Amino acid sequence: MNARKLLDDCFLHDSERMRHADCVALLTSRLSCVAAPEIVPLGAAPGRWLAAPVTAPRDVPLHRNSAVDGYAFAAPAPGSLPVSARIAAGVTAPPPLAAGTAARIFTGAPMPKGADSVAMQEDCTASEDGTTVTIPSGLKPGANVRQAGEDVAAGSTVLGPGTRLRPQDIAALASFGLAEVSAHRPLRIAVLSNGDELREAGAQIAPGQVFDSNRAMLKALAATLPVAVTDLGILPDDAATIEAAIAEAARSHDAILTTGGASRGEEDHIVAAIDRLGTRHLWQIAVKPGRPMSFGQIGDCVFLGLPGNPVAAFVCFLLYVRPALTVLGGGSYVEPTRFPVPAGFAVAKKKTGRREFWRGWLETGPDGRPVARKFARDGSGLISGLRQATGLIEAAEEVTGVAEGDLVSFLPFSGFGIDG
Ligand SMILES: Nc1nc2c(c(=O)[nH]1)N[C@H]1C(S)=C(S)[C@@H](COP(=O)(O)OP(=O)(O)OC[C@H]3O[C@@H](n4cnc5c(N)ncnc54)[C@H](O)[C@@H]3O)O[C@H]1N2
Ligand code: MOO
Repeated sequence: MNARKLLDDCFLHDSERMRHADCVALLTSRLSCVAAPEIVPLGAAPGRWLAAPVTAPRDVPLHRNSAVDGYAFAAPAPGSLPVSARIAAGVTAPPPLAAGTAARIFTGAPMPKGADSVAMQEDCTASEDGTTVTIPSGLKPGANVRQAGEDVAAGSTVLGPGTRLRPQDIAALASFGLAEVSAHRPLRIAVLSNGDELREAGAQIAPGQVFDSNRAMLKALAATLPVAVTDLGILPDDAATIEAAIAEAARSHDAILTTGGASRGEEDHIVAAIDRLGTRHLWQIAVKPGRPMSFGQIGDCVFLGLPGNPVAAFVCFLLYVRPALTVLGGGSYVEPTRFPVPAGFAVAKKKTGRREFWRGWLETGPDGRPVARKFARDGSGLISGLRQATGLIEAAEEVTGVAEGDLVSFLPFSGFGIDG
């Protein structure tokens, strides 16, 4: 008699599953940009990945100018001076300053030749009719003057390809006079949920059913990246339906994200669908939550199959989908910063061989320094833990437990583009 196969390979030992670092390395090294560059007006550029380096076409500031409202003069200040000119911001070519005089000048106005310093008006005494001014002594030569190119010199490369354009980058581009920029087009992403038990928010629900929270969550997570999302809805646990929907989506999307059906139970059809339609590069990771995650491709479309448990889907998006989409979209992927923080909690026992990501937040400890707190319950279905958390606490493969005061790695959600 044949021995009955007791364990599906869904239940691989952690030692046989891919480790976190290898999984990130696989996704970021084997994928490459598929998003062509396009010219984007500055107003539409925030959050996009830059496609070409940006070099400053001119000095910023363009001209030497006053940093304050006051009086321009040639140092050293000789006390009382006649006021020979008035230079407001917007004047393009002020006449040179007559020797032995001062010019009334305003913030941002170009410095006249012959002047090298500006005294703030609050520190000066002007005659009632404004024709003379007394400049205080002790001002350094060059005081209150902004030099041409002191912010950015013409010709310097300021932003490299792959930069995610932040508000301050947009400010820099605008300060160069650039009205548009070459950025990668948004990725086209399809999102679907799988499971007979799932119901659309707003619909009726019966015991045994669950509202689909993953799709709404994934769409919200996707909105932290420059992607255009197609919502493919909820698919039932039916192999043919799933296969047809995925095959169709793969023809017109750069990536497909699914949640649920990721294991190999009889009702889990996602992995089987990738195997039939394309190539599976990864399935099962030594990470909790997130064990049954899969990664593959169908033609040129990348497939990322996330577990159905909401916490696992969330964590997998941050740790794996985000890097994958960054690389596909033309971004430079940078690992989120891990902050070493003393644990304000204890975990008596942790399995070795797998990495765990706990939901946590920072609090001020008794000595005034931050300590990490952990959401007490680890269940992968508990959205409450995600809500209470402001980041993930990482427990590496070799960690066997955590005692209060041990240093743990804290990864704030802000490092994954989730603010607030
Ligand atoms: N016998 C075993 N059972 C399970 C194992 C295991 O190793 N042995 N692994 C568990 C882990 S870990 C996870 S994660 C889940 C992953 O399973 P699937 O991806 O196949 O997910 P489902 O079975 O479809 O769903 C799991 C859970 O999540 C709920 N769910 C699914 N989709 C959604 C959605 N869109 N919105 C809200 N909730 C959703 C679903 O109802 C289930 O409760 O498997 C464990 N089981
Ligand atoms: O590891 Mo599952 O992915 O815990 O929820």
